[in-house]
Amino acid sequence: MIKSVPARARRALPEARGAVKDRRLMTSHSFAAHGPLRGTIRVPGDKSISHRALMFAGLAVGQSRITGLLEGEDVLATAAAMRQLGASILRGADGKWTVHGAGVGSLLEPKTALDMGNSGTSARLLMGLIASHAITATFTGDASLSGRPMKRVIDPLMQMGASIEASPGGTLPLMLRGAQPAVPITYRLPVASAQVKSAVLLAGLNTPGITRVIEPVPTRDHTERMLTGFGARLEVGEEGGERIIAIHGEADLRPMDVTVPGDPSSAAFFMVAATLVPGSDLTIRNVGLNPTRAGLLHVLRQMGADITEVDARDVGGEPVADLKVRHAQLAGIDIDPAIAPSMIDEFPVLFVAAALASGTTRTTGLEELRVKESDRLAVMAAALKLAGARVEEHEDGLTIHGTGGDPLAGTPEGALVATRLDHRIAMSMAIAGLASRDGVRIDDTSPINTSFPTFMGLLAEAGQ
Ligand SMILES: O=C(O)C1=C[C@@H](OP(=O)(O)O)[C@@H](O)[C@H](O)C1
Ligand SMILES: C=C(OP(=O)(O)O)C(=O)O
Repeated sequence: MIKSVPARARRALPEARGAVKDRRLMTSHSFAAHGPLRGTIRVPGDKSISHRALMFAGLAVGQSRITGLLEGEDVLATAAAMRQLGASILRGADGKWTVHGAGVGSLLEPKTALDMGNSGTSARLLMGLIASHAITATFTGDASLSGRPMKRVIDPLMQMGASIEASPGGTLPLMLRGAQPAVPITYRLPVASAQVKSAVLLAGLNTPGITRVIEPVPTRDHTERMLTGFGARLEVGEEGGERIIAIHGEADLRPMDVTVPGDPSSAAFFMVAATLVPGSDLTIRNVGLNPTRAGLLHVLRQMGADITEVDARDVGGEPVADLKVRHAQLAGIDIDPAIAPSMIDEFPVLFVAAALASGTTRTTGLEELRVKESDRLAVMAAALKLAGARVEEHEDGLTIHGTGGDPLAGTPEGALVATRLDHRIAMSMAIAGLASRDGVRIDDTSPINTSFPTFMGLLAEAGQ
């Protein structure tokens, strides 16, 4: 895997390896049943769109403004990296962000390692961006990210000409030297991954000719939508049931103002909480409902949830609505694996919903969950069992026998749910706590800040 890596950059690597530390305060917290969730809340901006807004604005020459940016740790890691690459990024006192981009082809070589923290999206998309620039960058991350597979982006980026030296197993820390000019490729995605798709398309931005990605299974399409808005030439077609996305290289991006819709992956926790807790009637404002992200809404409705869309509208080129969620008794179902990419981050909280449903819920085709911030099949199976749920773990999914609406019972006194540096595990098990007899104690709430810093406040607000 090693191609000629400059000596200066090679020297940086062992040092970077030593820097993989987790400095968070670990704060345990107990979540217990409280009253119904009522009133109106607003979830923060979409994480996927926020990352892309900073990256694309950071490549556009001129001033872009971003409203509603998610100020979670993952997105802040992207902001810091884009600054290291030459973009000017400022947050105004009004909470709006102003970006002056460096220009496609003009990224600067970062002077220190790019610390991606816990964020797979930052790491994989930025690797793509840098792969077609004549600069070298070292990527580091926390213990969770340093265990996640990067070969899925290393392979296509090396085909395009980048040199990449990764840690054993194809993980971070890694060092990437971009190629300028890079070579355009046609790449069929071996896994359904918007991050891999986006990494190749972003590398294609500064590559002469046309770079194509073939997507057998559609994944979130924010990159395609937003790059078009920023002025890139991008064509999306279909052949034999596969999506083909073609990007014309050596693009000039023009600045634009972006309004980020609310994150459906964050709304998911409140959709499930209000469904599970009797007496709830909660409105979640401004939820992004891009069809490539709305799988959980369909699945919950199939299970019997009472969720209505109010005031459907368009925000920044994305469909958005307010969701009115009332308590309902759910029934277990077999979930079609074809819907998985459109709710890939929502499975942990769906498992909680299934644990309270009547009957059995079966999920399959979810191998990708094993390589997220944690192994979400194993970690959720263990966590739910600890909370008193009946769960069987399989290679590619979980089978969950629900309580029929009775609170989860059985958490041994003092038992701590291990969240494994995974924000979605922490928040899902917080929701399980609301539907439990004795409460659920999780070992660490700090990972929640990666994607949903206002989670605890909103939970308290909705429960009053
Ligand atoms: O492109 C993105 O913004 C994301 C894609 C998904 O990852 P994969 O591409 O690995 O499925 C998702 O899990 C992640 O939270 C965000
Ligand atoms: C998988 C996730 O994010 P990332 O891959 O960006 O770390 C997530 O937010 O659930």
